[in-house]
Amino acid sequence: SCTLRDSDGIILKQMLNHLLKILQNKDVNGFFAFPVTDSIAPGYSSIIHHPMDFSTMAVKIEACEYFTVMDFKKDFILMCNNAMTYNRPDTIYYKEAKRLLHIGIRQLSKEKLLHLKKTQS
Ligand SMILES: COc1ccc(OC)c(-c2cc(C(C)=O)n3cccnc23)c1
Repeated sequence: SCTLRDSDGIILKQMLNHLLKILQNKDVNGFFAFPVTDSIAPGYSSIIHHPMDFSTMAVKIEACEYFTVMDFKKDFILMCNNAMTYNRPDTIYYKEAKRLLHIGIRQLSKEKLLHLKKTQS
């Protein structure tokens, strides 16, 4: 469990796991479920220097590496931007990343998070 034993640490963990599940459910093809390898995407590791994917985010939640929802949101945006950097706009990966990004920005908006905080507390 978290190094932060206070109740906030647990509540944040519950909230981030809830948000991860909502966002990951939108990735119907699983393109963002695991790290992109150079074998499926030639030259990926020399183009993308800060890779990110949902499985890595799940590990970071468990290891208490996110202190705020904004830290979590930054990794989500990084993941989508990586896909929109490496892939051309006419590819399914670029299009899926753009769609996921818009859904995520809405789900992680201040209003939504305030509502979630109210329902969680
Ligand atoms: C076609 O099946 C899969 C399965 C898993 C993938 O990433 C985990 C991907 C994949 C995911 C990506 C991304 C996210 O850029 N990608 C880019 C080029 C070629 N493949 C991918 C594709």
